[in-house]
Amino acid sequence: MASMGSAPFLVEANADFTLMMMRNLKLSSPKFGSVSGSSFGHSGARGRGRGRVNHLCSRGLLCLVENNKRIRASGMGFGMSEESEKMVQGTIEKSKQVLAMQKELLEKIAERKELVKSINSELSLEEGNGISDEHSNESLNESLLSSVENQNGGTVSSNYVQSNEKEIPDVSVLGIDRGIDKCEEDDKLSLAEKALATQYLDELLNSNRYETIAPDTVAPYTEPIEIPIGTRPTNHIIEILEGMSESSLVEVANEADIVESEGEKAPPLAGENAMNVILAAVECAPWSKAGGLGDVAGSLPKALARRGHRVMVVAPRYSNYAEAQEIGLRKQYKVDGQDMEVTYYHAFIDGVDFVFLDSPNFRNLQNNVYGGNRMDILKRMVLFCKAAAEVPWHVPCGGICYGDGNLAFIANDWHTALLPVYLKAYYRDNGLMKFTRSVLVIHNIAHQGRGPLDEFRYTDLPEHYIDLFKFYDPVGGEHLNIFAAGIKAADRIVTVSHGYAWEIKTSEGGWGLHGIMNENDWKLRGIVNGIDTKDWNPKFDVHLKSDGYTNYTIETLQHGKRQCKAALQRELGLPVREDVPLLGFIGRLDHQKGIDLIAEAIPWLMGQDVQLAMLGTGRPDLEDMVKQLVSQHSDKIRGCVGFSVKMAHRITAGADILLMPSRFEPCGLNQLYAMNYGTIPVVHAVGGLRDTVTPFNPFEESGLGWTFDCAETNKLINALGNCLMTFKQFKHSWEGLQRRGMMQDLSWDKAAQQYEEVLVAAKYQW
Ligand SMILES: Nc1ncnc2c1ncn2[C@@H]1O[C@H](COP(=O)(O)OP(=O)(O)O[C@H]2O[C@H](CO)[C@@H](O)[C@H](O)[C@H]2O)[C@@H](O)[C@H]1O
Repeated sequence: MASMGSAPFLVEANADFTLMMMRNLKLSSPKFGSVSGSSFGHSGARGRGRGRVNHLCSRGLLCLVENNKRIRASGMGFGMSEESEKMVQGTIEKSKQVLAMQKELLEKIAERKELVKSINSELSLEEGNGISDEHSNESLNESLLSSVENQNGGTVSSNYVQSNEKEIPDVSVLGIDRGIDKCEEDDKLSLAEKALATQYLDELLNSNRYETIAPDTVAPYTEPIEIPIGTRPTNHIIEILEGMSESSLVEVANEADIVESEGEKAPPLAGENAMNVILAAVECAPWSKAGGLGDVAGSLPKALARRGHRVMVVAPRYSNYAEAQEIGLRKQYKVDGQDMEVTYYHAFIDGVDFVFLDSPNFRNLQNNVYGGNRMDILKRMVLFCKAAAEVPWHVPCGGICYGDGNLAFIANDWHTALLPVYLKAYYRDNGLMKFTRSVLVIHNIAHQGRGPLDEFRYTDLPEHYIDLFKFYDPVGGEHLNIFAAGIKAADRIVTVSHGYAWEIKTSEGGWGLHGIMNENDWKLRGIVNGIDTKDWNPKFDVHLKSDGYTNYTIETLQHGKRQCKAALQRELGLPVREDVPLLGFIGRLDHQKGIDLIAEAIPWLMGQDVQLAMLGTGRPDLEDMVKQLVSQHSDKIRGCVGFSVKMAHRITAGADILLMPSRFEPCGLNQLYAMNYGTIPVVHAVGGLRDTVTPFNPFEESGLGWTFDCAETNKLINALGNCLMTFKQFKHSWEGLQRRGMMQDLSWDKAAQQYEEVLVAAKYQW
């Protein structure tokens, strides 16, 4: 470990001098204007360029001013010692190398852009000839699944391979005469076959969704510039080099976005607030997803990158991910006294570095991210957090590590709550990572990583840290609470709605941690989640391109939704009727989601002319309950017990109404997706549901859905009764509700700006 004494101070001053030299070289960036002049002040920087100059320095303005003082104080000024001159020369050489690399990178991107353009124009020519991309994908899709089907003696529902909507499959062929559709049938496939099919499908779908710029196809892997661990000055130089190339990096990010989302308005840039951000999560869609956390980890980082931050996601690698390339780096971390090796994979997608950590501990958990006993899970989380904390030192992204200055980690839920603790105990307490901050996001405070106190030894922390973890409550007695420790250690805390930020400070909503939340209220903020407006958009949705479904927009809503509804009814084997309200439920089968309230409302509901489609997996008793409901009311109810992203999208598009009677809901994403698809939510007004679903007001023709104020069956029935009446009798009001829902800006851009404010607040927190 390098000392933090006077030598580094000198080099730090040299780094600033290098910055000045670079300015003399009249660096210019087309995006941020030119940066010229030899002054240390701001006069040489114009317009947006000014923000970038500040950003070159790890702590922005503050640092620039501080370092000016230091240079004067150390007498460096314009006269340099021979040694200093050598160092500056060395730095300039390195910067030249980096610039050359960046140039090469940009050239390759330009080439790829040309390639994409020519492919697009070829495709549009082909479309003119009646051969669309969509169709070719579909037929590939079809033949792939047909082959899986054949290997299994036709056990896979034929409508999964159905692309011709005129061929309505026989219900018994679909296996839905029992009411339980193909999610269960899927289980009959062998694991290997499933993996093969999933891999092919993923590739197929991701080729539609992502412009992947894998590092080995863009720039050859280059040895990272050596960063002696813990030496701040070197990192400082790296930051300057990064700063020089940052405009190019932002351009790279924007290039990807341009290909992806033509016509979408870019959000304002972060300017001088631009930071290095690393989001660590144990789920990340589309590679791994058990619930909403996966969606957030897959999409919030892209929104931050669009604002000009350098953003990385670190997640475990549970299986082979086609997009990610191994980077040839291995590290070992101790878990329970054993050395565990971690291998690193990298992909650069939509302006974000995705770094996947591979270890035997993570493998084959693709569909069971939280699987195993408590000890298995704890050891996985310890390994993940230990390795994630050092990713900015070791993992070169585009050739250059993030470094630990101007850096903030975003940890998520209890699984990564050890990360803020490790940052403090391993590094900050030892004078390392002094400028690295952590933000902990609470997606669900009900899960806390509780265990007996003696499990503290697995965390590998100094003994006195046990106080952070030790927690007493009447339910658990004295125990180890990982979430509690993370909440105390993090520099800032975010939770996913304003309502939930309030609820977790109450004894009803804090699940025992309300006292700690109140004590840490000063650093808590509620930020409502956004949605990925490419994945969850009826205009682009890849799951609506076959089997009779169709993409639609607010302009084509009535026709498009009608078609999707008919396709869903057909797919599920329900009578195809436009006039019957089709209700949907999607979610983990858990006490939280209130599925039992729906079950209690079934006797009333079955007396109405309705259809109900349910999709969920979770507690075995609740899964059985769903199966039972389906078998009792097979003319009106269909259930899919399993996890199917495709089915989730199709229910969201095809249903008229989405039920979310959650007992508590930190934010909830399904109601946001529903509104974006013109599907009307009926929700318990709690947490994020209350924040996002304003109740329908028939007098003013305002509002977005129906809410009820207490998680009770009669309240649900009351709200749903009004909703059904409006659907049947007040078509104009119904269309108004749909249109208002679809017209909202539900994108991540607004939330990303608020996250940025939190990150900046953390940055200046000492
Ligand atoms: N069987 C199934 N098949 C396919 N897809 C399925 C599925 N069951 C659920 N999903 C999908 O998983 C996601 C669930 O999102 P929620 O916000 O409801 O999640 P969850 O309670 O897991 O997350 C927690 O974190 C999120 C993110 O912050 C908060 O919104 C939320 O309130 C909090 O409880 C949605 O994308 C949904 O479509």
